Amino acid sequence: MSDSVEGITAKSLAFEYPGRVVWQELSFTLTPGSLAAVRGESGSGKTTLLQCLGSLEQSTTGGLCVFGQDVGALRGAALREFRRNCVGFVFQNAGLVASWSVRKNVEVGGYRVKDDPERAREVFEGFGLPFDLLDIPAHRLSGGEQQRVGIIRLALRRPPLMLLDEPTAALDDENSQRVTNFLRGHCRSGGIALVATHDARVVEHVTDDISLSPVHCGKAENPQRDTGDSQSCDGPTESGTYQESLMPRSN
Ligand SMILES: Nc1ncnc2c1ncn2[C@@H]1O[C@H](COP(=O)(O)OP(=O)(O)OP(=O)(O)O)[C@@H](O)[C@H]1O
Repeated sequence: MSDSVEGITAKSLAFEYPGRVVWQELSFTLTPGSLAAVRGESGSGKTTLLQCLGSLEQSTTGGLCVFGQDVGALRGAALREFRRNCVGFVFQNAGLVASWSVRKNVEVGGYRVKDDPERAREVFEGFGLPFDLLDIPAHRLSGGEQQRVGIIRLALRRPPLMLLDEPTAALDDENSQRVTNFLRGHCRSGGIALVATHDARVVEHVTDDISLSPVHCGKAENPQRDTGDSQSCDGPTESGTYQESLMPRSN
């Protein structure tokens, strides 16, 4: 199986809202193990790029291949399966529903705490939060605690592709370190993580850098990994078609 089937290939991607080009000519390749920073000034389209990678938005033109799947072409059951098994988000400001309990928030997406409460306890404690927070409403948590619950939700599911939008913005050094340790561990075990961030505490650990330029024209910078010879989702692979070699990993 080639790297491009196991990883991510973006070729000449562009995204525009009516009358507004967010980025264009954006190309990059990420292989399993990549921990990538997505950087650019406010409004340069970092969140939009994460949303495209996670199939919540669709690029206007170009090719985006994630784990051998043409993300823009996914529909129906295949799209639901991609979202359920392949990808997970930490949204800006944690993305919790304030009136829901912490438990209900972490169970969004199908994970059930009661299926393995010991593991859930370990994950909570690993991010410095007591397990008995589970049954209190999210709005009673501090901003940093909410941010960690958003990351715990991702850690409990462990999707192979993790997309995080400013995940350490509200965190002190100790908790920021917990998050980077978690992401590095995920990538060491073959996962991929993209983090929209300018936080130097995270950036010092990344393996790849995707820069979105201030003139709304994207340029990927990952010289160590973008070999330029990866295949697009349209082309055949060594083992046949991309459709024959779909990767969804069961973590
Ligand atoms: N639904 C929409 N319709 C039109 N324009 C939009 C829409 N959503 C976002 N935009 C615009 O797209 C651009 C990129 O937004 P995006 O949130 O991806 O940027 P960002 O780099 O993540 O910004 P920030 O760092 O401030 O979070 C912004 O100019 C934004 O105003």
